[in-house]
Amino acid sequence: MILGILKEIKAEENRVSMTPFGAEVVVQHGHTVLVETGAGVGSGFSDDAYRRVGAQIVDSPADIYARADMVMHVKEPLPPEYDLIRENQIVFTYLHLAANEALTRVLMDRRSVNIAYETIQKPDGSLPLLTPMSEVAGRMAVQQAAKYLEMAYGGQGILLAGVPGVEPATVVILGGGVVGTNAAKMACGLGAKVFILDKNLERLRYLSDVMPANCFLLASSPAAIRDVVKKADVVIGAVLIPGAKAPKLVTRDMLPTMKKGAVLIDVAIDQGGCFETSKPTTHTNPIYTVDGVVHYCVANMPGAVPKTSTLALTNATLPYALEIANKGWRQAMKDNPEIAKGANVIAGHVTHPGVAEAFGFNYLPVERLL
Ligand SMILES: NC(=O)C1=CN([C@@H]2O[C@H](COP(=O)(O)OP(=O)(O)OC[C@H]3O[C@@H](n4cnc5c(N)ncnc54)[C@H](O)[C@@H]3O)[C@@H](O)[C@H]2O)C=CC1
Ligand SMILES: CC(=O)C(=O)O
Ligand SMILES: [Mg+2]
Repeated sequence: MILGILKEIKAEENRVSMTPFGAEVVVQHGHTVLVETGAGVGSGFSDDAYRRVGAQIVDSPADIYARADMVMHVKEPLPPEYDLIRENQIVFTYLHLAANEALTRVLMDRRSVNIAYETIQKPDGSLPLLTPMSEVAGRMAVQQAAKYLEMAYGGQGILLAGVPGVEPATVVILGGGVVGTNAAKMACGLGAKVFILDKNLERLRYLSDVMPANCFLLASSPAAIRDVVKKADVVIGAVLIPGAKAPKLVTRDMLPTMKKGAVLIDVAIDQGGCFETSKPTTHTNPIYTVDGVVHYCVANMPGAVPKTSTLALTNATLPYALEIANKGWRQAMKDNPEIAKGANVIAGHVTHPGVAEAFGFNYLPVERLL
């Protein structure tokens, strides 16, 4: 198979979907790897590093789309690429379609085979291609919160960690999955008073065994959220219903009950966000303020630390990319139900229930296409 590694074109996105180490393995399996010139530079990989392992450097995205059986990205395809996507071409990347009806329609029209990293799922429910970026974003969320609590950014002017004699910040985390747990580890390590809310009681029981004593675990309900946000200095949105639009847990009417200069970090923004007042922002313009509450809603947080994120992402994606390349998408999905869960839009059909439900489209189980 011919694999195409595209250069990211989203604002301030410096990750790349395959390292030279990954490309080397794919080439060793007898595949051709095309890499768009400059694709790896932001992550510290020159064109020569890819050439040395047998990949070919290609000048334009149009050439890659024209030649590759499977194109790989980190972020979703953007408008300049839409017309380049070919029928039956495999598009393997983060798609977050439940938050993007326009892109869903484009991919249906192109009749391509669109496999989303974020919905590939193991039998235990975990999301192996989302996990590494959730680890990065969860940890980063606390760094960002600490920064935006500073007064110059509109924050309250408090130090997250406090100092001896002065209380630390109260950090509320909605969702105790990968993002939530990684954020909690960082915030607890800094000495903050941390509350994690999750609706999965088994998860809360597990977290109570492994988290330190400054982490408090609450069952998530509208009443619990309404109550806890009042005392929060930071709220981190980290909920997920895989493939579906995020539930709006913090509603607009709660903002006036919160502290002025509190900071909301909506990590779940890529699935539409879990605060009613969230709208996507970029690394250049990451924050805005509503009712005195600072909002940070960057949809590609790991893009800010590409040298860490690219390595973590390729570690996770490579075995799946290789299986798809070795077998073709149909056989790979027949053999490996984890990959079948990644099927979002195939040959014009919506094959993910969360995406179909988000926009009222017909849902066709992918098994019917295999
Ligand atoms: N903005 C960015 O750059 C990034 C965003 N993300 C996003 O972060 C979000 C979270 O991802 P993960 O932690 O990996 O997901 P996860 O599946 O590991 O955890 C989600 C948690 O939310 C809980 N949950 C669901 N509904 C809830 C509710 N109503 N109240 C409380 N908890 C609830 C679930 O029980 C689960 O424990 C996803 O939308 C993901 O796409 C991930 C990485 C980067
Ligand atoms: C998960 C995701 O959307 C990201 O890493 O940007
Ligand atoms: Mg994202």
